[in-house]
Amino acid sequence: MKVDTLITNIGQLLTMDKKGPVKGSDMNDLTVMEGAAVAVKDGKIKWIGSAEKAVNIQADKTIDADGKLVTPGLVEPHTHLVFGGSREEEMALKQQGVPYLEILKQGGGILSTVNATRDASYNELLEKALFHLDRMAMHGITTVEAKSGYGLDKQTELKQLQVTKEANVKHPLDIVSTFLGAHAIPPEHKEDPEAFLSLMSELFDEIKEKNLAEFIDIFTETGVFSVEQSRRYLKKAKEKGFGLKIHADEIDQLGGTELAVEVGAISGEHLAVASDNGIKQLASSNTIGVILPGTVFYLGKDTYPRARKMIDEGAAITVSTDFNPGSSVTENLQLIMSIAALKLKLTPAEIWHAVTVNAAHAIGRGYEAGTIATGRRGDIVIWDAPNYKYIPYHYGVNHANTVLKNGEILYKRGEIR
Ligand SMILES: N=CN[C@@H](CCC(=O)O)C(=O)O
Ligand SMILES: [Zn+2]
Repeated sequence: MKVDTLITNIGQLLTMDKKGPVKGSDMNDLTVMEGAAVAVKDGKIKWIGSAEKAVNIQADKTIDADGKLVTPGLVEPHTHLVFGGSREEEMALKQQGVPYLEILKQGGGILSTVNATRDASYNELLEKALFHLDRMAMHGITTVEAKSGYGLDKQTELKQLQVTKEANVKHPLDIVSTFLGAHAIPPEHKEDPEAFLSLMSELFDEIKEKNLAEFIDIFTETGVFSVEQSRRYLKKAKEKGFGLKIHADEIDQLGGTELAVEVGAISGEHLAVASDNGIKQLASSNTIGVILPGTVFYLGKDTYPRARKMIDEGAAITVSTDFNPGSSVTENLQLIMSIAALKLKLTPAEIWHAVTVNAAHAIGRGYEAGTIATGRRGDIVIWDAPNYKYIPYHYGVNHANTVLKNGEILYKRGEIR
């Protein structure tokens, strides 16, 4: 057999090759291949087997993994990638204990990034997004979801979505786009959230036509959108053929988790204060819980999402950075894997399912990304780690040694191109 790239002498290989999304106790059932090799041809996985058998394969390029851990590229299922400015000034307010929703109510938080995003040029936003994508790639992410939601007017929301589309063409990472026009109520519509939601839903047809987003998301929260408003808005989106996502039960327990299940959302996201009933419903549904523990950490709170209970009751969950300029400012999903271990009490096997196959399913890429299997994308990471337990254990640093996207080396420790 002749291939483009052969990775051999792999210490541990996680293929994550399971019919997903992987639910409940199956998330703890991990297949680990020792002494393996993987071959890639034309950007796709061509062969997986033992390093001994790989000696018969002719490859243009052979990479010796030197006994290291090899996994699928990480899939990041929830980011707010495209935005203007930054919000380091808010850190002092957070230290003084001013709540996140209070900062928003006073016109700061999301709304301060809205001003910066409206002011930023298309090219400024694009350059900034490409910069953050580079950082994600360095940290082993090969597929990423990106939400709009810092425009809150037609023109700026479309600008953000166009930037996302162009970033997807310009950058090697695959980007899955979500329209989050219903992220906050802008000051000009403060008195009439219904009219604002109508305005945002007027964009659905254009977004569909121009292929600017696959999913519609809404922030269901006190002082933002109610469960009833969210239900109506999401139903409209579903009628137009979009997949649904919800920022649900992040701060106040409004029943957003139950709503995600009711409307058949692909994912309910945050779920930090989901009720017992919400967790039960999630577990018996096809909706995936996208859990964002970095947000709880970064907002200085003590109560983490009950991800342990979600898995124990049978749900499929993922974990994500929630990369954004306000509530979780990091592109490092490995750090979140450590927080998932320490604060959510997930096992290493559950965490690896969360950041690969399940994350891919949560963004509609379950049959392309998040798995090393023949025919899938050659998205592979070689880690400076002897085994899969090591990544959550050694926290706060980048363990990626080599990141391959569609079989091409995208990042190599010590050399970035
Ligand atoms: N909670 C709503 N949206 C984002 C935060 C956005 C921001 O603070 O800029 C989140 O997922 O955490
Ligand atoms: Zn978010």
